[in-house]
Amino acid sequence: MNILDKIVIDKRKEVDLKKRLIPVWQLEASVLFERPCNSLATLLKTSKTGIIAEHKRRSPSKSVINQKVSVAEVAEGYSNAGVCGMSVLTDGKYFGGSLDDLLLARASVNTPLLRKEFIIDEYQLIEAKAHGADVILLIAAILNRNEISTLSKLAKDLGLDVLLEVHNEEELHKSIMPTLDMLGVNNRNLKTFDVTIETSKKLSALIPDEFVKVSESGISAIEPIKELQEYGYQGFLIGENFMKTENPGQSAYEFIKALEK
Ligand SMILES: O=P(O)(O)OC[C@@H](O)[C@@H](O)c1c[nH]c2ccccc12
Repeated sequence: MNILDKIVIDKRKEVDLKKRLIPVWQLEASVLFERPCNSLATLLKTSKTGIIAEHKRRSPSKSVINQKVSVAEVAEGYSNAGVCGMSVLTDGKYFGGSLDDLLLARASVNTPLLRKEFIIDEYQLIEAKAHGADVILLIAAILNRNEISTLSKLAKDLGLDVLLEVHNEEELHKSIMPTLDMLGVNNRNLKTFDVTIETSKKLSALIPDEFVKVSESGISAIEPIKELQEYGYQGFLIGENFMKTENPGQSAYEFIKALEK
């Protein structure tokens, strides 16, 4: 069994347990407040740099990335660096994240926040909203067309932007629908961990113009971004390259400055 199948099995159990502990109406009570927030898709369209910086303590492919910095510190650093958005990993078992991380990032900054999670159930969307997310990720590799449709519609109803992630042509074809805002191409194959930005280049022409194109994973230099901009990409999701340093905010700042030149 590949890692993605394992993650999804664990996630199913986790969500079923949580639903019994915290009923959805209880979560919904925290959703009532409306916070003014810029849409990530809009920001990416007008930005020269388009960086979405991620908070990521560890991953199945790199066991330890950074266990030292606090999420509030990272959020403030990223925000001061001028990122368009911040991605917060909330999976605990495989990525060492939590919903508390999302909440603390929310309390620290006004930057659009993406809940980076393996979403398989509507319950997780209410959770995302209740913990301050502005954007949710849907992963085509673990969802069928019907699920993508139901989940993205509910996300829109909750006022959340939707980033849909694909890593091949088949996933892209099955997923295109008007309830998505951004199309992310993951350069890392989540089944094999192989990384190549050729994946983003290959799929770019197949993504209709109405979706903002985001290239995800394995980006650690300015050059590949410049190349990908030529292919129409306006968003770049970067985790490890910033998080592996002692001061992720400072690293993001220097990276963005260099990209602006
Ligand atoms: O750390 P990187 O290589 O810069 O990658 C960031 C991000 O793209 C990656 O964490 C990611 C992309 N899609 C995901 C889905 C689930 C978990 C994690 C991810």
